[in-house]
Amino acid sequence: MLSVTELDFSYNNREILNQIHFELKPGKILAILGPNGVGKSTLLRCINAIHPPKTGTIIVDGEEVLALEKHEIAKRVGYVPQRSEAGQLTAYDAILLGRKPHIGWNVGEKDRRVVESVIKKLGLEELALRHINEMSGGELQRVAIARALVQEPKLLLLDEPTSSLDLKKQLEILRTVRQVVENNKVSAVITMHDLNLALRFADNYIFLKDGKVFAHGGNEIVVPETIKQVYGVATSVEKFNGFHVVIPHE
Ligand SMILES: Nc1ncnc2c1ncn2[C@@H]1O[C@H](COP(=O)(O)OP(=O)(O)OP(=O)(O)O)[C@@H](O)[C@H]1O
Repeated sequence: MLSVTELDFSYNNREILNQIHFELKPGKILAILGPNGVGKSTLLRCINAIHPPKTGTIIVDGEEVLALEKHEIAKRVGYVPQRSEAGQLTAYDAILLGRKPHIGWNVGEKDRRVVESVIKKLGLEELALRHINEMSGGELQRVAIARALVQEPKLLLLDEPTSSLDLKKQLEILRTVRQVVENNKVSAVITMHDLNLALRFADNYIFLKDGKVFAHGGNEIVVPETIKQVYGVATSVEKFNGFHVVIPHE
């Protein structure tokens, strides 16, 4: 579904990403982990060609993303940035805009059905007719995720999707993403700081360090040695109630 090979990216000659290489199967969630400023958000922006990489290939569902027109990318890739812009729109209209790559401006029955089903799934009914420029950070974050889901993409890119959410909504949003990923056999790449949320919801992990993939794999790579080398923090990783949890020693 997603394959990234030999991806290099620099901002004005400052190298950020160096030979990034990974694959992700349909129905799976990949968590991109690593310290502040390492290049996690930049990697997401490279994958959907907002920042075309200097070298490398990105294949989504058999197509080379860098060769596609913008609206063709939007049909395949749903991207939720860390901060989204809030205009004078209702949440309903903002979410409906996610259908634009499929329909132009002729909104049809199916589009409204998809929007209403996602609003229901994310529990946004009460927010639907409120203006997004009057919303809290967490409300806005949920609307932005809804907008990406109605795009019905093959690949979801979520940049710290739970950073403004309370504990309950963090779990709800990630559970919904999990459901969508499994039921629709799409893939999701999610940048995260919370290792415990990552361990609960992701299937695969990439730790970035100094612009490179330091470790890539399943649960077996989320271990104290890796965490120490990537974040400089001593931890234990224990199993509790069926989930692995990371406990810092400091
Ligand atoms: N538009 C830009 N122009 C120049 N440098 C940038 C730009 N955007 C980000 N950077 C720099 O590139 C590096 C990687 O940034 P990025 O936002 O990808 O990191 P991150 O791992 O997502 O960080 P965080 O965890 O803090 O969100 C940082 O040093 C950042 O200051």
